[in-house]
Amino acid sequence: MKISIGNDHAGPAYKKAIVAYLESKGHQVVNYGTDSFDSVDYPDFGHKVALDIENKISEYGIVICGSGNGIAMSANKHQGVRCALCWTKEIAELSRLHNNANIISIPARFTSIEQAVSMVEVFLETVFEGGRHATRVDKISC
Ligand SMILES: O=C(CO)[C@H](O)[C@H](O)[C@H](O)COP(=O)(O)O
Repeated sequence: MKISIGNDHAGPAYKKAIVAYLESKGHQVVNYGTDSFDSVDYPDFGHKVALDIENKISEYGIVICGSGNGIAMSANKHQGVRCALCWTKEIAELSRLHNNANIISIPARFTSIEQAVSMVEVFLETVFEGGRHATRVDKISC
């Protein structure tokens, strides 16, 4: 799969581990940075990932900032994007099963790297249930 990833200065170490995991599974990764710990603005990276989903360039996206909120808010401004802030494997799984999320947002300052990789793993492996959840997901767009 093609997967786009972007983060602010809270996320380079998390991103590095996630990219290594994704590449070990044979995924193609589009990395929008930042790869440095110098302070940057999370919307600059969240929008790039979200545009790849909106334009159907990538199937899934991963965004990372300190709390996960700011970069998720930025991504969710885009058409067709359903970016889910996830802090446990179960929430990540539900974001796919029930919400058909196409971007996962990771709160780097409130989770471990190991947990972040586990959440990405379950996010990518879980299939949307459809049915009643499809009716609800269709109502998200306005
Ligand atoms: O968590 C974030 C946005 O939701 C970002 O990672 C910011 O870094 C956070 O707002 C804290 O800012 P700081 O410049 O790293 O202190």
